Amino acid sequence: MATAVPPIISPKEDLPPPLTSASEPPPLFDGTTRLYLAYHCPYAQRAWIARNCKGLQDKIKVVAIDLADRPAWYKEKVYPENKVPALEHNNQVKGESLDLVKYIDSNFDGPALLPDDSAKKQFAEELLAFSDGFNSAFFSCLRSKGDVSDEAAAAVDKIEAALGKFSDGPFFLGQFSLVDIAYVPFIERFQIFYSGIKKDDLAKGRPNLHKFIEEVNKVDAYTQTKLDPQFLLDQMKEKFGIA
Ligand SMILES: N[C@@H](CCC(=O)N[C@@H](CS)C(=O)NCC(=O)O)C(=O)O
Repeated sequence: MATAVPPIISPKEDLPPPLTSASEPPPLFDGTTRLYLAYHCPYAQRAWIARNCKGLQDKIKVVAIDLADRPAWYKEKVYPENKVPALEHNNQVKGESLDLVKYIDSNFDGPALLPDDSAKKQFAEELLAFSDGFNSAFFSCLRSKGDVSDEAAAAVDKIEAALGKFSDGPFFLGQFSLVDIAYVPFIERFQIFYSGIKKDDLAKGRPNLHKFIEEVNKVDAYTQTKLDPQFLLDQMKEKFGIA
């Protein structure tokens, strides 16, 4: 049974419906580069944004997977971890979103996603190392059904401070980079959680974050991957049993 593409706010390309347990696999290892994703998955969104940023829409084909009705061939023939994202390239399948963002940057043409500056590169590694900590802060708020612990607030404050480190632009390394790609799917969801569940503004009293959100929403490669916030909010509430 076909599943619909969820509500993407400003789609710029024809995106395929998610494949289900009833779907045939694509012709695997035929030389086509494929990015396996789920449209709602923030980890997959990272790789999807990287692909768009590099202008690889014609070189990396999006294959959406219905995680709730996952095809058996996905685990058996594509990615034994059975998660998204995964990238089929040069007869190999690789996973882990942060690795994929770097892999896409290094192995494909298109604008570089990291600056040359060594101080910025070093800061990029520090921020990437913290990104799981930031994500956990977000998920802990959902698990506690809306309670924002001091630890979670500190994680957001840490992001606010990091955004102030370089003054040549509103992004983590000044100009847009793969660090922004790593964080933005989670910042997006954290903001939706704040406004939809806490009835508050995540960026209140955090001017750097406010500017980041404003500016990142002008980056097409990102906005093309955004789902309707109400859809994401409903999904969060359902998954974490929030009334
Ligand atoms: N560490 C992985 C996490 C990927 C991940 O957890 N993806 C979720 C969807 S958002 C998934 O595939 N879940 C399926 C499962 O765990 O069975 C990454 O960064 O790529």
